[in-house]
Amino acid sequence: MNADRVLIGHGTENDFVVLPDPDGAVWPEDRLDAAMVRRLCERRAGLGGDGVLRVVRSVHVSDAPAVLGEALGRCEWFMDHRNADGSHAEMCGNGIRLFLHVLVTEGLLDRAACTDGVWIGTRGGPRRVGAAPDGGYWADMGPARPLGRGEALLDGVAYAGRAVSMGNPHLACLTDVDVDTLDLTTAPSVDAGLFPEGVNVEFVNVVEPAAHVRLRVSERGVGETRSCGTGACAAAWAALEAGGAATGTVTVDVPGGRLTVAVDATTTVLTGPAVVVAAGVLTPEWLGS
Ligand SMILES: N[C@@H](CCC[C@H](N)C(=O)O)C(=O)O
Repeated sequence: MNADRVLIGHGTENDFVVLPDPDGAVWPEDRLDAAMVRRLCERRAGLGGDGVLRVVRSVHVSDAPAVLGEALGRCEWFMDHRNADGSHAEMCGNGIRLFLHVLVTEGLLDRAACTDGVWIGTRGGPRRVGAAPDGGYWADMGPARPLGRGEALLDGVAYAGRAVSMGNPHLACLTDVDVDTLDLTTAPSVDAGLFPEGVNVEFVNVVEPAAHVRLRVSERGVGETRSCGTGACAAAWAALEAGGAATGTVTVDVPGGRLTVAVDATTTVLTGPAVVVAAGVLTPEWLGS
């Protein structure tokens, strides 16, 4: 494999620079530092992306034993995710589907062997991800963990929200204001005391109670993105709660497409597409500049 091979891919237009690094030899942590992540994600002078996914075996990730604990042994692969600003995130719902798709397209896993799911390590813990019959992927994201109530302030308007952890923090704000009218070029303000590590904020319109929502999202470490898988899970959970239901299946429309979120008494399953757009190599010219 060419050492500096890269892929571009997306899940419902949440796009990523993907770095195949199975043996941890190409992108050691001092090479893939925050500045390199920002350069790769830069949309004009770099490749462009909402984040970076390094596809690496867990044994080559220094913090994998700490974040996976006894699950380390069943997670051969680790989704080393970075936001476009270089920060680490615990979890990424669109990214983890793309991660499995890349393992398949790179010949590292057989899709037919993935229908029952494969354990993937993440900084939010182990997650089971599998190939769906429609060509997409499902990810068992674990249960939504309510963190209380919060508020997002955008353009002088306060939006009440449900704070929810999907491994990473979210504030899902159900609103009657048409989300298409919102200006998300600036991140909404939130209560830093409630979210000491920052937060992803979803603005959510209910299309059909407890069954169908649409959302826009301002992501921690990125800004507005075309989709957020964990945000879709948080929004679905909040919409079910608002509809008086603890379980159900919610269709979530995002600017970049459609996701499905099934919530039961124990967990949350996210289903949607993943696409590899292109593959190539970083040039010595760019790497050396
Ligand atoms: N887009 C992702 C979430 C990526 C991480 C997020 N920005 C954070 O910092 O928590 C998704 O699909 O879940």
